[in-house]
Amino acid sequence: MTTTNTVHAFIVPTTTTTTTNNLNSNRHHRIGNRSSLSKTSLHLLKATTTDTTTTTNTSTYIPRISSQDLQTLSKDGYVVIENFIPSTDNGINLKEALRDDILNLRSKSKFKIAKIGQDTTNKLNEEIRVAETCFLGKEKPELRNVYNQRREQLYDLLEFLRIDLEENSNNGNSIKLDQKLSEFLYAYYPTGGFYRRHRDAVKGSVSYLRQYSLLLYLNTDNYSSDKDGGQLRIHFDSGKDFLPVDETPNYIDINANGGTLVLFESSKFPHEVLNTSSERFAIVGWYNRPMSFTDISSISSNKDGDPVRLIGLAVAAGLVTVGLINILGS
Ligand SMILES: O=C(O)CCC(=O)C(=O)O
Ligand SMILES: [Fe+2]
Repeated sequence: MTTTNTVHAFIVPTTTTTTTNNLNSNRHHRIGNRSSLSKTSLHLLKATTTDTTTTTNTSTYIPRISSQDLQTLSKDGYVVIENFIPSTDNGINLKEALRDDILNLRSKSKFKIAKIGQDTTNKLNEEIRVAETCFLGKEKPELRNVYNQRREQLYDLLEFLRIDLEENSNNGNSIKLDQKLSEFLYAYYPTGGFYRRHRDAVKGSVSYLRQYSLLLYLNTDNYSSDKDGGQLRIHFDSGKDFLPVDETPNYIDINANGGTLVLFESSKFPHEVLNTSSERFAIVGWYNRPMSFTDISSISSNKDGDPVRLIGLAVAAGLVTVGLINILGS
C-alpha cells in the first residue's frame, strides 16, 4: 500500500460568520498551478477569497492534496494520505475541533441512525451498519443555527479537494465534478459499530454519479487499530457486495488514524468498516459527476421512469442537494 504524508496547504482568512466563499473564482487567482508546486515541503499559499463578510487577522490553514497523491489516485484508483490534517496548524487542532463539533451536534440530536442501501430500498438494517450520521453542507437548514468556524474551514478544504480532483486528469481524461452534487457527512461509530461490505456507486441508481469516495478520519491521537479496530477494508476481488465463491480474499486494511485521508473511485472498490472497539469519528463524502440525460434515462428505465420517483431516488441515495432536485424536476 502506498501512503504518503506530503501535504500542501492554503491559507484562507478566517471568517467570523457564515459566508458564501466562491472558491471556484479563486482558481484564476491561485499562485501558480499544482504542477509548479514543489513536492517536498509544506507550502503556504495566500488564497484570495471572495468573502463578502469581514475577515479577522488570523489565518486558517487548508491542507491541499499533492500532485503525487493525485497521480497515485489516477494510477491505482485509490490513495491513502496519512497526516493529511496535521496535529496542529498555527495552534489550531482541526481534528479535535471537528470531533468536538460531532459531539456537540450529537448532543443536539442532529445525528441520525445511519441507513443503508440505494434508492428507495434504503432501510434501517443493523446487520449491515451500526453508525450515526449527520449530513453536512453550508445550506443544510438543520445546521444553520449551530455555526462552527472549523466546519466552515472543512467546507473550504473539501471544496479545494474537489477542484484539485477535477483538475487532475484521470488516464488522460479530466473529470468534471459537480459542486452542487457533492455529498458530505459526519459519521460516528459507537463502540461495537461497523459497516459491512458494500459499494458506494451502484449502476442504475443515482449513486452511480459518485466519482470519488472520500474518508477523512478525526480519531484521537491515541486511537490505534490494534486496540480500537475500525479499519477500512478495501477489497480488490472481482465481486460486488460479496466475495465470489471461486476467489480468495484480496484486500488492504487501512487504519483509521486521525488525520488520514482516503480517496478512491467510488464504482471500483467494495469496502467495509471492521468492528470498532471504541468510538470512531469520520468525515465521509462523495464527489459526483454532473448528471446527464443518459444517466436520467438509465436510472429511470431501470425503475418506472417517473421523474418524481427519480427525485425520490436522489433523496434516498443522499443526493438531497437542491441542485440535483432542480435538474430532475426540470
Ligand atoms: O467510515 C468509513 O471508513 C467508511 C464509511 C463508508 O464506507 C460509507 O459511509 O459509505
Ligand atoms: Fe462506503
